[in-house]
Amino acid sequence: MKSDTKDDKKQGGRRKIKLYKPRKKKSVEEDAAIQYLQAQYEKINPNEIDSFKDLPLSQKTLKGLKENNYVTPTAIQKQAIGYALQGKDILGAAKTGSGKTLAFLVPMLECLFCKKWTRLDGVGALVISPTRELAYQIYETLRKIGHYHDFSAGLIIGGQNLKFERKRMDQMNILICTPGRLLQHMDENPLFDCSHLQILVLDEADRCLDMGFEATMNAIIENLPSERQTLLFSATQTKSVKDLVRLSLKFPTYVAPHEQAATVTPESLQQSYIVCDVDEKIGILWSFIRNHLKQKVLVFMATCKQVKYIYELFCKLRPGVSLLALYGTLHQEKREKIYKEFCRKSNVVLFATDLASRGLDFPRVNWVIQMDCPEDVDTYIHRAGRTARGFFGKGEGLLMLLPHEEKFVEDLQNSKIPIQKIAVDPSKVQAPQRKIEVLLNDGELKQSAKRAFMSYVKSIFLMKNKQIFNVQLLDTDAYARSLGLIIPPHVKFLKKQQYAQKSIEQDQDDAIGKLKSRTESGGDTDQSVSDADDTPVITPEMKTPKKKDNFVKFDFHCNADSGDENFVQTDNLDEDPGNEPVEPEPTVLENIDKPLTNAAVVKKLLKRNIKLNTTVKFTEEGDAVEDERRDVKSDLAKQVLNEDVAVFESVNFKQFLRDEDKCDVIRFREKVRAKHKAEKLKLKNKKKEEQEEKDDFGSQSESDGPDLSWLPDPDKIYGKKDDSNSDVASEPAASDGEDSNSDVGSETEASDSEGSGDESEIDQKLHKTAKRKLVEPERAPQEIIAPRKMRKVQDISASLSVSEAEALAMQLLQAKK
Ligand SMILES: Nc1ncnc2c1ncn2[C@@H]1O[C@H](COP(=O)(O)OP(=O)(O)OP(=O)(O)O)[C@@H](O)[C@H]1O
Repeated sequence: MKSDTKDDKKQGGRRKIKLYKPRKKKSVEEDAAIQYLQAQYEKINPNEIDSFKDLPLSQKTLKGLKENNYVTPTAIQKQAIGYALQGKDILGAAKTGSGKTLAFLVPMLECLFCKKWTRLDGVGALVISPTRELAYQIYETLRKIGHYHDFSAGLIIGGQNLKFERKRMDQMNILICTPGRLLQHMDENPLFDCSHLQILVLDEADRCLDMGFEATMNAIIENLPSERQTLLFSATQTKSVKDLVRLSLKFPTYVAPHEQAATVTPESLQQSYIVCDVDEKIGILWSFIRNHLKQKVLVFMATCKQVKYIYELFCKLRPGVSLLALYGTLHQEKREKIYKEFCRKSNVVLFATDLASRGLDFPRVNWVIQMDCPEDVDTYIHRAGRTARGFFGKGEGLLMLLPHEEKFVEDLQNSKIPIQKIAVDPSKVQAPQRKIEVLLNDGELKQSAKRAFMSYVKSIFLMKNKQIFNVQLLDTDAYARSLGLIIPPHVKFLKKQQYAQKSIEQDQDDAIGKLKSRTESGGDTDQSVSDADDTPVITPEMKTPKKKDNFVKFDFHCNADSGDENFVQTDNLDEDPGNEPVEPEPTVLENIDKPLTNAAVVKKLLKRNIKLNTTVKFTEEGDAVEDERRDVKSDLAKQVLNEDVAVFESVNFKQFLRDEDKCDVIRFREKVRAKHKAEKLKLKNKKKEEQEEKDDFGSQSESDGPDLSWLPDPDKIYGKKDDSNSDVASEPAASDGEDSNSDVGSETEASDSEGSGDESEIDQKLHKTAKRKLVEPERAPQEIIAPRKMRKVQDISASLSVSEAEALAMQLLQAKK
């Protein structure tokens, strides 16, 4: 058998060489052997078969079987292989772990062998499995027993490299696939061709054909040639005529060696169940694991999120044994790794969803625990069948049921499943409740717990069998607490359901009450109905649509986690005495079928005189202060706020909002302006005070200083500056980075104020006025004095005493003469 997966490539060149080995020409002996084998097919008698050798199988297949220690065929193998070799369509049903995989793989190999199938002939056999893990397992078994054949085989499952698969599709003789990925290749891959398909196998056929895969399978079947052999296998086989018609089976042979058996589950499987409250489950599971540390345990739960949470939680609690978790939302590589790890290890606990319930052949599993009641009997059989497999396999199954789920046991017993009730020794149960609560201080774990809670409640809510799965009987608060959640998460849909239920009950009570009162008032009921046209007995509030109205009311109040409101509302309803019908408000009745629009909400608020977005300020004396800016309103808003409700009918809301936006801008500007005025005033006062202080100090210092009036006037040299600019120019920090437009702004602001020089300066500081351009200095005439020379003179004169300076000036004048 040539296989083609990434794993094989990694394993080196040996297989690679074999893959491209030129096909041997079929020898004459081989032809003769095929003819001989085919002649034997008609003579097969299942009762006379003790070993595989007794079946007319090719040497290559027999060698492959022997090498893997398959000597004696199981009951399903004895029967199914014979009929399949004869070319019949088969509906195979046998207990879990009874060897159905070989029952279809052996005839499949023989079929292609007898037809001298080569690589050039393309896809000759197709095996479809509902899960990737099962497909992988079938592929591995095929590789083992088909080792001596020259066929190529491919594993086509989701989560793998599509490109890699795509290129090799035309070289494959046998494909093991999951429905989704197969259809993807059929749709997208031009190299995929199954027009010569000889044999189609559906493992776990009932699952492949059920609702979940219906559309995909229909599309696949449409693409397959109708001339083919079809084999369907499952422990819980479909007998639905519709399914058989879909697959266009031709007079299928029903092979069910265990049909007359006393039980539908393996004899070596010991099954028991316990009844406990929902909040006891985790404690029981924990204690079970702690008491079975040297065993291989598989625990099934209803949802991925539960599996994830319990795995995370138990890992943190450290039970003293390896823990694993397998569920659908895991990455494919992780799924593969976990699957292999669980197969390999012997003391380990695997938490899993129903992903692992069908077909998977985990070796030596000691215990299968079903922590949540399975959806139906078939699911129970497949889950429990993960233990006690093969000829000598032994195992035990434990089912945990809630008190109201105990009815499920009747279904099991009616389906020939021997299960007995056992009780848990309370002294051995140690619920790590306190530890769990402490661990949930970790925000992530808490979120995980919440998700687990929600997913479980939802799963119960969505179950079809309402006799067993009744979400109303589920103590959600206790369940939340057992997960470590002190405050139970708010389950919206549950509250809605309760609300609706109450409402229906109340309506019925209303109707009965009214009917009674009318009957008691002496009139014939029919008469009163016909007489009182305007007050009919069946009033609008009694009609079922009221339920709808309740939902609307509920939705309206339960926005954005306003959980308390919901509870309050629902609780109030609960408190309504059932015997006293509560008259609904007329406004509620009016809106029975109307959606609650924004306009309607506003109308209601206006009617009740509730003003939105209003704040009232009070003075220290307690008088309300009117904010004048609030007067700036668009005409439309004024009309609306004057409670002219009628306006709402004709309001163009877009226009309304645009007008309001404009008014908002005006209001904002005024606010800013007022703030600036206040700050200016403050600065002005401060400046005045400083000036007064300076004046006193300045007069003193001036008299002490040297008289430098003889020096040249700098204004004459640098040019005269505008008064208003002079101060600002000396403050470069305030002017950095602004453009000339800001000047205009500041000037406008200055003109708004009282117009004094001080004020303009304050204004400039306040607005950090833009850099002012220095007035271009009037160029000093060269003949008078050069600026550099002038600076030198100033420097020298500053360092001299008055008499020295006079002397120097005289010298200079004389030199000039
Ligand atoms: N003839 C045989 N001799 C010995 N062991 C066998 C034989 N046939 C099958 N087995 C072993 O029995 C185990 C169960 O086989 P298999 O997985 O095919 O069961 P199954 O009927 O498909 O189970 P399920 O219904 O759960 O899918 C496997 O470990 C397989 O190797």
